[in-house]
Amino acid sequence: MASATPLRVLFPAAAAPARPPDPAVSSSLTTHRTLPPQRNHLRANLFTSPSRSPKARRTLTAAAAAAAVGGGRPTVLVTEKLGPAGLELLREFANVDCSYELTAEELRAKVSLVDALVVRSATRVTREVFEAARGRLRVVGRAGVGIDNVDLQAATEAGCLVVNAPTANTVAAAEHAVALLAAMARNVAQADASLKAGKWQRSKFIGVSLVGKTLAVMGFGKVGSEVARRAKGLGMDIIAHDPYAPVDRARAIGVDLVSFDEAISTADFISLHMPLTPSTEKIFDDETFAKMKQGVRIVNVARGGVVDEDALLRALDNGTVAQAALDVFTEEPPPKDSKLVHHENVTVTPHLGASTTEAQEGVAVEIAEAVIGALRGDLAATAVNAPMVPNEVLSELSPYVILAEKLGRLVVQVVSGGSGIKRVKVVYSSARDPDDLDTRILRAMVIKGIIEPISSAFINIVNADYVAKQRGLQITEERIWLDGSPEVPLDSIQVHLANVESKFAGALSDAGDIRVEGKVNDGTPHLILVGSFNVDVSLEGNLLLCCQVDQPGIIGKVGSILGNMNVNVNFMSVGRTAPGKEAIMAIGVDEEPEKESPQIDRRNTVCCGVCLS
Ligand SMILES: NC(=O)c1ccc[n+]([C@@H]2O[C@H](COP(=O)([O-])OP(=O)(O)OC[C@H]3O[C@@H](n4cnc5c(N)ncnc54)[C@H](O)[C@@H]3O)[C@@H](O)[C@H]2O)c1
Ligand SMILES: O=C(O)[C@H](O)COP(=O)(O)O
Repeated sequence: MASATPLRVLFPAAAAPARPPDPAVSSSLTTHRTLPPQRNHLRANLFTSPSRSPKARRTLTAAAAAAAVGGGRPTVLVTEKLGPAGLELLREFANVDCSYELTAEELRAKVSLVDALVVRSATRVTREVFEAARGRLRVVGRAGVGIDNVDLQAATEAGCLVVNAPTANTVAAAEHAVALLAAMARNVAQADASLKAGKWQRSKFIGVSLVGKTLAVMGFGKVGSEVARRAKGLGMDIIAHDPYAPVDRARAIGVDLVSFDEAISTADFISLHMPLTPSTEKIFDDETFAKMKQGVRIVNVARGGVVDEDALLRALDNGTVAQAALDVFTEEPPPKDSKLVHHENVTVTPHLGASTTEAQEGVAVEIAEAVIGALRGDLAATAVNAPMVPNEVLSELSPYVILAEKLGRLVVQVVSGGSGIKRVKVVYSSARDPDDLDTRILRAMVIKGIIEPISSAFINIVNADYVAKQRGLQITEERIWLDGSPEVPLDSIQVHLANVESKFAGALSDAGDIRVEGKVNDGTPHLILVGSFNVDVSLEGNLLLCCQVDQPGIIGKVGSILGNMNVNVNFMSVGRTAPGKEAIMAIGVDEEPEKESPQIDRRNTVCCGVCLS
């Protein structure tokens, strides 16, 4: 098994490395600026926040930015009330700016000064906010479940991690749904208001019973399933609709999963628990209300936007919907003169689903821990726009993560010609069952390794796939199943570039692709194949690749040329097709040779050298 060191991925400990200018993929790469052979550096950069503005990047590396705002500590902006325990945790780690009820303009002005932003449902974290952050904002923490107020696409493009607190308010939301269900059925709110207005209207507020009635739970996730459990205890029959919920989980608590139409047409009560997404927006419209049982009662503690509120009003007015209980609204707060809010058959609460002391404490701690973890560089388990990879998987993959980036960096440096890189194939050789090998991070790191040296983009695990797509890079992955120990996650990683020319003839495989392969030996990344040549050389530090015709004296010749340049060779590996035929040398060097130096013999004995980091 690989080392159990947790993989730190987000917050660079040091300033980001100087970027080369933005050459075309095909530009000459005879020698390449090397980066220090620092593993931590690579780890830190796995999740380094990108910036669209090179200037912002130069001036706002994490360490520099944190230092600029106070003693090297990051700064967290909290824009909505957060439980004290969570704030306390944040304050132990960061400077915390609690600024509530900011206008959009005020938020944009503040966001470029902070490393993390913590919000609830009222703060709209739009594309403009990410743009205004100019690359500094690394994490948005949503203290709650719904992330419909955060522009996830813009966050991803900006390489900003979004984390939420998905579990701590589940029970509170479920309890609120049940409270609204019962209150609606028994007219509690209306009767309360009437009595307080000096009236005694017992016959007006005759309710309906819950026992024996059918409740359709729309969205059988965390809250939906807890509502189902509780409603069962009230003697209701529960059906649920959720296209993605496992049937077994529903069955285990005695709930049948049914189609959308069956759910809405058979239920006496309907409780909404799906997220607001483009596909659920206004899913309850005139057409769906028309399919419901006459006199149905509806509870919504999910999101106002899943209901077409005008259509609901019409359905209430024409009696299709007898009553509704709403905690959430399309616009929050809803307009003061909202007909829906003032409808006599509607019970409303101002988005209180998560508002219990217990839930708010839990959510605050959950989000504080997620944000701190992300700022420290841990991949958050509650990441919304990045692969959620459990810590043990990350630990185990950590040396391969470094290998993947190194191979990406290496392969791009042997490209030449004007066509640019279009197709990348990553091949994983492993004895593991494919389902037990999560390669998303590895793919992201290959992309990072390929794109960063040839562009001004900063790639991290959040935006790797997005940036690759933007640049027209087609990434495919393949597995080679090996008969070995599944204890070791991977035997090797190959990176192939198709349809490109190489300035290093030795890097071309028989199929004409540029191909490199590496593996992890004793925790360090090693290059084991270049083109068709087997080599074995560490990928830590600088690497010089030379193509030659196998003949006596070459190794000594190269060694002495490097010696004359004061470049120390730390090891060397020669791969050849056959004695006296083509060969390559992979040479680990302590210093970076002068730019043109690897072109050491023009009579084609050593035809080309490529210096890599
Ligand atoms: N009112 C509040 O204060 C409050 C509190 C907590 C959660 N919420 C909201 O409740 C909703 C559910 O939260 P959760 O924690 O249970 O989330 P969840 O992700 O655990 O569950 C959502 C479920 O909806 C399902 N779903 C997705 N699309 C669907 C569709 N078209 N039809 C039916 N089901 C669909 C998903 O498969 C998932 O099982 C979210 O919108 C969340 O924002 C509101
Ligand atoms: O999605 C959620 O978690 C709830 O809607 C709670 O939102 P809030 O944090 O604004 O109360």
